[in-house]
Amino acid sequence: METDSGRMESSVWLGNKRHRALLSGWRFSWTELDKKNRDKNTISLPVSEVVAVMEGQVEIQPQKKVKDTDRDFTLFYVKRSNTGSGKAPLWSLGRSQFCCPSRDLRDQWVTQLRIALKTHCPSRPHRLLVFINPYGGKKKGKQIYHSTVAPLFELAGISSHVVVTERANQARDHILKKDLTGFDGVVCVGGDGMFSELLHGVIGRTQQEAGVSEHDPCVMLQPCDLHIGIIPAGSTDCVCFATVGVNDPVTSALHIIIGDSQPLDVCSVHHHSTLVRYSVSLVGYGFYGDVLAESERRRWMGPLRYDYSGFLVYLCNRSYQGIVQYLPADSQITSPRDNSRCLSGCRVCSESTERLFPRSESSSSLYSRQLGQYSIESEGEWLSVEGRFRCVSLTCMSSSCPRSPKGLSPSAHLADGTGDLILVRNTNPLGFLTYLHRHTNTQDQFDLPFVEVHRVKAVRFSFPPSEEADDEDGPKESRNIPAGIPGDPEMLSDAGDVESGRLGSQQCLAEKRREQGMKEKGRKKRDYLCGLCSSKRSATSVWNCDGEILPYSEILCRVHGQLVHLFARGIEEDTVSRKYHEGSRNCQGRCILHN
Ligand SMILES: CCCCCCCCCCCCC/C=C/[C@@H](O)[C@H](COP(=O)(O)O)NC(=O)CCCCCCCCCCCCCCC
Ligand SMILES: Nc1ncnc2c1ncn2[C@@H]1O[C@H](COP(=O)(O)OP(=O)(O)O)[C@@H](O)[C@H]1O
Ligand SMILES: [Ca+2]
Repeated sequence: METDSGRMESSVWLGNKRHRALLSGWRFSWTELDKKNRDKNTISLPVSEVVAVMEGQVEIQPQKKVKDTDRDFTLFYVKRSNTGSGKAPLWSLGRSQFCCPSRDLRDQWVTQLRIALKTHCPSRPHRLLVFINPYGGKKKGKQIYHSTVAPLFELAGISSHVVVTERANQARDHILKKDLTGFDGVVCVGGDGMFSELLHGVIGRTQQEAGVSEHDPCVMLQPCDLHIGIIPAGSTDCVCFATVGVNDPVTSALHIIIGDSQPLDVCSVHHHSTLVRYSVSLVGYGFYGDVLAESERRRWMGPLRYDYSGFLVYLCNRSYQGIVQYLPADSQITSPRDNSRCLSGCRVCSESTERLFPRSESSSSLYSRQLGQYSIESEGEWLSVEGRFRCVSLTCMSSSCPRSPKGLSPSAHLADGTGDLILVRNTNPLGFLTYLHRHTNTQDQFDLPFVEVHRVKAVRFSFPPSEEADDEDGPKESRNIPAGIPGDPEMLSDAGDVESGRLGSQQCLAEKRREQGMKEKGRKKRDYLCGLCSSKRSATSVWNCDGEILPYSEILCRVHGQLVHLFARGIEEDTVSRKYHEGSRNCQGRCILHN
């Protein structure tokens, strides 16, 4: 046995096999002795991924059992498992039971490992405020928390105050108004809507305390210290999926426990000088707005409501007139079409931190920005695009979700201070279907003639001053009547009046009746589809802001770099299977974690 500050080494037993255990700085490893190829039998993990060190033989699954033996200690840690090609690994709770030659040595191991945890993991949460939405997703929030997450928090020594919500916005209001002293973070068990409540609470509270007005689109918002954790139990789970790579409650609970920290860009949406909402994933007009409006009254369907509504809205075949102005980000740094991916430890995001929060910036210059001397107008030249759009989407991150594993903008970054603006101009139904379908495969959804994408810092949306000249559209109220169901000749032929003056009177009458019959049928189908869509016969769509319908159409969006922090670390590459074959020297302890 050997110990000095931060280093300890001794022989231990795992089952009936003798091992050499070594704690050296921020790594803990154990190697099976009496084996020829020792490298291949070393398990090594960073102390930061140790969940707990317990005296005795401890099990927590299927239920907690403690056998208080003198010479044993049990180590719980993060264990990765491969989920298939290209996907981020799932995390689960690894468990190894060590038997030491003496009680004294066992006590020393437990003490040294706990000291290492304190030294190397200073930002782990001790106390959390947890909000459960009992009605989110498949309504399993309470069950997921109590059976899966709470035992892990307890094992890690985290105490939590749990609030099961009884109404929408309860979590947001709690964070805005109640005493949060002693909490190291807030956690939601639910979907993107629940996350959005926490986001609004945390940002609002931070600005209140800093005396910053959220309504001013030019203000530098105060970055938020209180971390947000997401236990996925919703319908889309986009924020969780895009920041962790999987939507799995255990993986997310472990990220929270080890105190991971992922900065996140946030977009503020304003109408004139009023803050409307914040968004991290989708601010979308046209298709995504219509899908949301349509899906709201089908909440009873659960997560499937989006697919069903998506199908109906697709059939409605709508496009909308608008002017989109945007402030481009520096195209020298990155581009939405550079084929890069924002992964854990992303260099672009780390380098952005310095750009977003320059150390030289004194508090007085921040103050002058708050006084309004800072202007988005002075950040560069605004560009403008006008036309009819199937959809206009702005996303601060990739917005990947189980429905679309690469997301709305696969190369977007979580924390680079920019968003991606995607403009899908009006096109035929097949073209739009191709665009949508490419969200689900490896083909580039931006490589289509009617799609453009820009990396931006701000976006403005408005309507053209006069739309009279737009003949194709007809009067405002009757616009956006669906042109037809693709492949349905009746609907497609119904678009214009048939010229019948050239026909004989008999023929003409029969033809007219047939026409009228067809028109009637077409109208019925059309009315049925229009009736299904809530923004019935409207010339305008609505904005979908992370799953909430905005009450305004003309908006200004501004991206605030790294405004909040999540208990996450970005998407990890699936290195498990690859590194397994490279042996343990390169594997950093992640490849051969077996109990
Ligand atoms: C043909 C297949 C098309 C698949 C297209 C997938 C595009 C997916 C992009 C997803 C962006 C997600 C952005 C996140 C939004 C969430 O904040 C937000 C709230 O989530 P919550 O209820 O969990 O709280 N979610 C949403 O607003 C839902 C938007 C989802 C739209 C999905 C639309 C599915 C469309 C299916 C179209 C089918 C057309 C078929 C025609 C034959
Ligand atoms: N107790 C509750 N009753 C009704 N609505 C709630 C409650 N708690 C939260 N909500 C609201 O429900 C909406 C949807 O919740 P979310 O957890 O995102 O599920 P989903 O992903 O299925 O939409 C959120 O906008 C949230 O504000
Ligand atoms: Ca971004």
